[in-house]
Amino acid sequence: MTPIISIKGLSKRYGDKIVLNTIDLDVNPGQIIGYIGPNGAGKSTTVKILCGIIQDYDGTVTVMGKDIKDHVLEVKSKVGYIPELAELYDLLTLREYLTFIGKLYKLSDEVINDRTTKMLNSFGLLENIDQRMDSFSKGMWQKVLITSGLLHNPTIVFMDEPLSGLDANAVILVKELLQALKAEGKTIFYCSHMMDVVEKVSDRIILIDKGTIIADGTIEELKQSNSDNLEQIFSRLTSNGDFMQKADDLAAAMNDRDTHSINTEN
Ligand SMILES: Nc1ncnc2c1ncn2[C@@H]1O[C@H](COP(=O)(O)OP(=O)(O)OP(=O)(O)O)[C@@H](O)[C@H]1O
Repeated sequence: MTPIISIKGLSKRYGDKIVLNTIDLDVNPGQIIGYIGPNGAGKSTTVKILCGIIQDYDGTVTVMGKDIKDHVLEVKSKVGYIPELAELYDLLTLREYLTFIGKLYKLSDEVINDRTTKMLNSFGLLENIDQRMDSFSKGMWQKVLITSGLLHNPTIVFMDEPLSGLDANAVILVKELLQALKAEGKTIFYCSHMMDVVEKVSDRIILIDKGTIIADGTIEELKQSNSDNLEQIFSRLTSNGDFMQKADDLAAAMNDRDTHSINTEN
């Protein structure tokens, strides 16, 4: 099978700091890839490179058979990016914003209107379509990000912590959405810290730490080393696990500060 994403020797540094260290990775089409790793591991950086947002890197990245560096606009037109955080134009109404996004992708007014109505209806946001987005809650913003990332019907969907701020019903909806997109043959590259969800939805899980892939396989393959669930595998591979001690240290640090402020007042 020809991979839909092919990464060879991908490295990225910011100044002296190596953020991605000669990553090799092929992704087959039609799969949900769970891309996990500790804070600062390099997940968002990988996704931004794969979407054509970051272009100064070493190595070769091919998406749908095209080298991103040579075909960035073509690749951008076929991938959807749902970022963890985004600067939305919050003085626009929801309708104005999604129309603007649709126009960027050269969709007709009719298609924009039709898709927007259906997608917002599914997310329970249709009644808010003519509201300015500066009044939206965090979860509403997240639903807008998901809608705008999918509006142009991308072949590959990159999601960076898409469940952030969503209520329990919306989480169920997005999990079902992942399966529905997969059933349509789309490839989904899903970054998250929610291990239970990643474990359930992913066909393949890739664990990155300090810019290097340290585990890669199905959940069954990753479990072969006797761990019970993905959270335990994650902790074993990426930390020394002394969480109780660290929590005690954190709590103690606040006590020290109180003592200090009392002392300085005296
Ligand atoms: N624009 C930037 N300038 C300098 N360093 C950056 C920049 N963007 C990211 N980094 C650094 O690159 C490293 C990887 O960041 P990245 O956002 O890819 O991590 P992540 O795995 O997505 O983390 P998280 O789970 O916290 O979102 C971090 O050390 C981060 O500080």
